[in-house]
Amino acid sequence: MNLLLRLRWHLLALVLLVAAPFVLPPLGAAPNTVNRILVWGLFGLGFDILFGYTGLLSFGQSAFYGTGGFVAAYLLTRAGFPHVITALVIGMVVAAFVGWLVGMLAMRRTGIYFAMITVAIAEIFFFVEFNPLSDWTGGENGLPGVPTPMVNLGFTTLHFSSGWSLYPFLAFCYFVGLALALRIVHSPVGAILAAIRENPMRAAAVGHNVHGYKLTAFVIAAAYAGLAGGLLGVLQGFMPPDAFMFDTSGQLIIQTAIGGRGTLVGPLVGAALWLFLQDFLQGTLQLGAAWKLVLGLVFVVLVSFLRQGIVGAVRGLFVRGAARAADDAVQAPAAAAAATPAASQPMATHHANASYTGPVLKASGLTKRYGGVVANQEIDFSVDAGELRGIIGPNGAGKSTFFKMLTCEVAPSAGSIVFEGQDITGRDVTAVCQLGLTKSYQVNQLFNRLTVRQNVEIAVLADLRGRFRLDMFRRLDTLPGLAERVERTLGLVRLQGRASAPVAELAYGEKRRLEIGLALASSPSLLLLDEPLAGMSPSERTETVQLLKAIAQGRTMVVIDHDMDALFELAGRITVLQEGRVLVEGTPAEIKSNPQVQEAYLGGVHEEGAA
Ligand SMILES: Nc1ncnc2c1ncn2[C@@H]1O[C@H](COP(=O)(O)OP(=O)(O)OP(=O)(O)O)[C@@H](O)[C@H]1O
Repeated sequence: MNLLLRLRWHLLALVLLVAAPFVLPPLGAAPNTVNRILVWGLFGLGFDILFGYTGLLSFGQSAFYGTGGFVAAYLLTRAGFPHVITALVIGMVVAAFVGWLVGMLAMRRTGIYFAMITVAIAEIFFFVEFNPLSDWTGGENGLPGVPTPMVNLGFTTLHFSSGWSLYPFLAFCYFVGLALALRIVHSPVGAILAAIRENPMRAAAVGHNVHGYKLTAFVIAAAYAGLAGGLLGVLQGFMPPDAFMFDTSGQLIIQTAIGGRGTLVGPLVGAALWLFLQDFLQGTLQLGAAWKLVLGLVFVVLVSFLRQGIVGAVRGLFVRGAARAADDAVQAPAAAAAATPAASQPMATHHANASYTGPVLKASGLTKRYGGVVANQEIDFSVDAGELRGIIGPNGAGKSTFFKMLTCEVAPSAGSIVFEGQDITGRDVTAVCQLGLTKSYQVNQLFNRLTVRQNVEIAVLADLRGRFRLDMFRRLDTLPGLAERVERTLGLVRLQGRASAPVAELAYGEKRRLEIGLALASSPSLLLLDEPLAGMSPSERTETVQLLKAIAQGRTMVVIDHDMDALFELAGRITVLQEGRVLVEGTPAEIKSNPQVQEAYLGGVHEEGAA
């Protein structure tokens, strides 16, 4: 039963693919159109992993579609290579390799700059195909005479020639492509790709190699594109030069947007709509070139009213109800679990160096200059194991900058940071988190469209798997220790009852607790909390102070906050920063009675009062 449930999407796809040749012809669908939909759908599976799951909008997919297609077609038509399927696989591998090279270049930039690089690369490939390589690619004539596949089963040979006879071969390729894509998106790698789409900065800060995973998605998309390009040649018996054209990339993006990104089958549905409309408007209605105008209007209407695309909208109807039911089911046991000692027990912490016995953290002469502004100056700071240190200071005193330097988000202008005996100055935030030093942010940095559970999973995954691992065919839910660690963290920050809620549905106080949960989930040996109480109501503050007390058991923590009463209650020692320097350090009682602190906060009221 469990297996059937897990394979429900595979089974549904199988039934639909098997039924299509029986159901579609009476509806007037031409086999060639159905075959083209499958090729576009396969092309879109990879693109959706890149765009829908990872959030990287590439305009350059035609480069890989063309590369895979021309390599396979060249082998089969000019090089005398006899085996179609092997040629298709070689085309796919070459496209993936080219994708890796291009990805290394394009990934140097993000957002619009990334998109612009992909546009430029697609144009370069188009030019190269037509000019320097035209002897190999046939230039504007393309490569005619691409054969169709034959599979020798020993007792018989299957010929997949054209039309409905080619359909089973393309349907098989699509099905295998879909099964692999489903596997990838439900793997730890798939979960991390979604986190990168939502918040790449936080994905890096919880310990994932964002560049490596983005490059992986790029290569996967290029491989799918390469195979689809090869199949295009097989389908048409001819490799057309327009595979390399920018229009190809544009059509892929539009089909994905119409069908629904982040759904895998969305591009197939989008392609079906596009190609059926094209046939219907051009053929039946005889609209000629004006068919694109009608298609444009359909696109605008669909994207305006169904922002998640057709498949996204349908899925949205089901997912909401299912998530609510799951939360209701978990609410009762979760409440009980929160009361059990297991939920409040500290988690094992991550130690870079288990034999080390000195201060957990030692910063010396830490200075940060932003142009003429000196945010931090010559800060010496040391934290012992098990300590709960508070940091206070007026606005602009340099507290957040200090934390950013400790977690290696920003490089110091001078000074050094030694964590558990290891000099971490100049390392990056991902490496430092992997060593066991992380922070929660002053302004929430969550994965907004993921659920609370998925948010915590992302952080736990970095701890369980390290900064980069290509376990993309492993199921996320089979990872040993993941579920237990996630539940433990949810228990610590009291969010078990909200585990299935998307972040957007959380109350502010719940978001702050999740923010702390993300940092906690990496089981750091030193946890920094930047204003965990900021923006909270008085009752939320009281609740969160209790939460922090519970979390502090067996942990080393440094907490910045403006709520001095809360910090005096929590911390064993307090460091006061003023104008980027350490003003004074001491126990809460010493700090409260220190005239310099009163002067810093009350602007001399102390002395005036004394006078
Ligand atoms: N990226 C930056 N570029 C230029 N100046 C900066 C930058 N970040 C911080 N500063 C400056 O450094 C000083 C210290 O800022 P920081 O945010 O560390 O203070 P803070 O004590 O955390 O303040 P708050 O309590 O308001 O959060 C401020 O003068 C700020 O304007």
